[in-house]
Amino acid sequence: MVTPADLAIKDLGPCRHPSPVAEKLGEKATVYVGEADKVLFDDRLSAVLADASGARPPAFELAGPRNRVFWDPKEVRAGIVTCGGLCPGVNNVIRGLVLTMAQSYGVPEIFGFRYGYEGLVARFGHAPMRLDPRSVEEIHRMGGTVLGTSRGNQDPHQMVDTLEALGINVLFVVGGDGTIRGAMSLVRAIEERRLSIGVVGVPKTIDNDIKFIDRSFGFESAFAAAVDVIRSAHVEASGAKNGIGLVKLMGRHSGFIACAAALASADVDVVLIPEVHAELDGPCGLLAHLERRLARHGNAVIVVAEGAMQEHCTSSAEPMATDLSGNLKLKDIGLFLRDRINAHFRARGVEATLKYLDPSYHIRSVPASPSDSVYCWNMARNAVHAAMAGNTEMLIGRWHGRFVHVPMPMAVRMRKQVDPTDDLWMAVVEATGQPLSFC
Ligand SMILES: Nc1ncnc2c1ncn2[C@@H]1O[C@H](COP(=O)(O)OP(=O)(O)O)[C@@H](O)[C@H]1O
Ligand SMILES: O=P(O)(O)OC[C@H]1O[C@](O)(COP(=O)(O)O)[C@@H](O)[C@@H]1O
Repeated sequence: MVTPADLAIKDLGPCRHPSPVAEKLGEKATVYVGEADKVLFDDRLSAVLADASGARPPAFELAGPRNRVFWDPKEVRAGIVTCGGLCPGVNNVIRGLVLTMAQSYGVPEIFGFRYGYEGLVARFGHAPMRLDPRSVEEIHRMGGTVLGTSRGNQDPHQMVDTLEALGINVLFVVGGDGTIRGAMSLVRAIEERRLSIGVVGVPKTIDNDIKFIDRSFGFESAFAAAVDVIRSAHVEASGAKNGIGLVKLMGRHSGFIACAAALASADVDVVLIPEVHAELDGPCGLLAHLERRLARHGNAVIVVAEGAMQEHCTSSAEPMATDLSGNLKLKDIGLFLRDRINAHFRARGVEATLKYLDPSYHIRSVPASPSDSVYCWNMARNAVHAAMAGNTEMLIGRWHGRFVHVPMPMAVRMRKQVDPTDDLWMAVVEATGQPLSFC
């Protein structure tokens, strides 16, 4: 349950210095900063948190530069760490953080911690990288993260030891819900030692599944790459008698990539996502639907999100393995479907040709698209403005088109998923001609 304390944006203290950004922007800054100091009250937010009894009226502070900053930029030693799975645009975010800190505020020292939270634990021996405008100049042209990343929980006290030893007072964490939870435990350890270290997040999720982020950075670049693969699946399916193209895309718990890629390609006949239950057998099941589709059109393209239909390939007796971060290791739904579909048509004496494409790592390793690049820049610069103003335990969100400050506990309170009764799923159903569900 969210308490009023959870919703409060923690301040490390009163602002102490005039902001160099506000000074530079002069007249315009007065208007812009004035707006940024407003608090966004939003009925839609109240609706999302309707069950959080006892919470004060939910509010998001708008992101942006502040008239006065908490930190004297000359005294800031900043750190950046990137954690969890890769995502297009992480390098753009690193570059944006470094450039805004160095050029807009004149922060002299910026460290990049290597390989996720491991880089904050001395025993791993990953020396931090020095970052400056020159060293990050070209990195946005590459996919991945120049800092490296990792999974695996680390002891928050050992991480704070490193921050203290290096004199870091502002840490930026770029990562998903696991990373944000890790950052929250880091904040607890910082508080226990009564240190003044701000921790600000830039949310990263290729699955687009973090709440209070309309669209996560890299998501669009990733689904654009998926569209190319779907096109290949369509060509393969069209070139064979009873051709079936089966594409597996990322999406552990949320099927946003599968839905967006299917809609963008317009070549998809069936989309399977974790949020919508699907039966294989029976007159309303997937296999019967496929048979009807082949009889009418001679080919079909199926896009399946990796977390879909897990109940079909997982036995309840078998314990699920987890990765280093505690995420469940899913069964390969793509291979399972490939084998079941082939077996089905073989048993019926129908000649069908199925081609299976699994582009998962390909789509997340591409560089950010132009639109994601703009978005990453705005995420990064707003994160720096938030950090310089003395905020901590918050991340930059995007709520109904506005960049806002989201307290970390709120961001991890629930996962964003496709709502099967909402417009996105309706659009998919209309575009593919599939039923609302296969059951
Ligand atoms: N509850 C948690 N407490 C502390 N650290 C966590 C927690 N959950 C995840 N982490 C750490 O955060 C990092 C990234 O988490 P992970 O789940 O792998 O990716 P993501 O941030 O993309 O969700 C990993 O090092 C992981 O061990
Ligand atoms: O194989 P890895 O590196 O564990 O990562 C793969 C997984 O990470 C995810 O992309 C989720 O990561 P995000 O935190 O970026 O949403 C899953 O969809 C995918 O299965």
